[in-house]
Amino acid sequence: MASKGFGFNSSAYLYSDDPVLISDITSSTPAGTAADNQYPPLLPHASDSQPPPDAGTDPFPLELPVIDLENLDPGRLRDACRSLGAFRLSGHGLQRELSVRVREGMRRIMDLPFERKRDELAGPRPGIPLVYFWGTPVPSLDLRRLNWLEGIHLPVANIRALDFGDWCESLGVSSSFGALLEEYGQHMDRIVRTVFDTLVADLKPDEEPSESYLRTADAVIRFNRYPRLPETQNFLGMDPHMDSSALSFVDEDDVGGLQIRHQNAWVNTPPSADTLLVLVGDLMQAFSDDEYRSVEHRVVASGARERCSLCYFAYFRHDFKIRRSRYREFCYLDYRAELLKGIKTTGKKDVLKSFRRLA
Ligand SMILES: O=C(O)CCC(=O)C(=O)O
Ligand SMILES: [Fe+2]
Repeated sequence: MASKGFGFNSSAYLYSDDPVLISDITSSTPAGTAADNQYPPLLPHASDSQPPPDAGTDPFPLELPVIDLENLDPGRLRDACRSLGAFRLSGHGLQRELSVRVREGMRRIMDLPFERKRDELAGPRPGIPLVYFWGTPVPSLDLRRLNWLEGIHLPVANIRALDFGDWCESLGVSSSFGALLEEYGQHMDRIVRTVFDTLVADLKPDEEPSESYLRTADAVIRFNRYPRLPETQNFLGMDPHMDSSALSFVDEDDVGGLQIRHQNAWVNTPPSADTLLVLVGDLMQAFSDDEYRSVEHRVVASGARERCSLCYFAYFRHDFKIRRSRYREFCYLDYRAELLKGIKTTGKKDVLKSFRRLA
């Protein structure tokens, strides 16, 4: 799908599992150095603009609990997931240099001219390991609203399967970016599993924490870029939403703008160097039978500086059946189908609600 201008690329996420082949990549145009034409033409009509909820208020900052992965305190981890559904993770062993280099690599792809990204990278295509989107990273969000961002959606499975390094070279990005991403993915996998297993052990499920709960190949890396928001525009960087993941890990720059919903108000979560922001997603809430809270969050785009974030979404194996007392049995594939249904009808979806048993 190649739409003109600022658009909604609803396929970006839904078809991320489709098998794709590297052989179709033929383009040899070098990657652009940063240039003005890299951005989507962000020219929405004023009438399209609705004030974001709570616009004009200045949310107070909330210092999130910092959980040290090196000296993991299961009680603190559990409390953070119960009360806020969010925390900062330190002591994670992910070298800052590695995450900076991964962000730089993503950035180089993002710096390609917009037309090229739209025509060659938007929508799932054979041979293309990632999907470029702009306007909103649907389907998690309300499609009727424009979001002030563009992004790259990369299923982890595609890094190896599609020889990401070779593909990068065809874009003019160093082929070593593939190896770098693999290394990043391995670190993230280690981090995810440690946090996940600790949370699951604390739930004392009937079954032992099992490898089959999580599947590395089902994880997704997403790079989001929120261009500077002109004063005349009134859009959110990303609309309020809950993640569908089990756990989401946000590796952000120092611009800030991510807010979480806490006690019926939006609160800022100021960036803190060398920590990852961890968010509990819908699947984890259901798996915990509502012990842990899938946290609503949004991103406010800055008028002063553009924000970039690198997110790692960890999923249960897609066919893993969640069986809990408050929910009827479902797996991620059921969740995704429900999400798609909601998007087609109302454009908005509280997916978990549709699996909750009536009291
Ligand atoms: O970009 C961010 O900081 C958060 C992004 C996010 O919430 C998402 O991609 O689901
Ligand atoms: Fe999110």
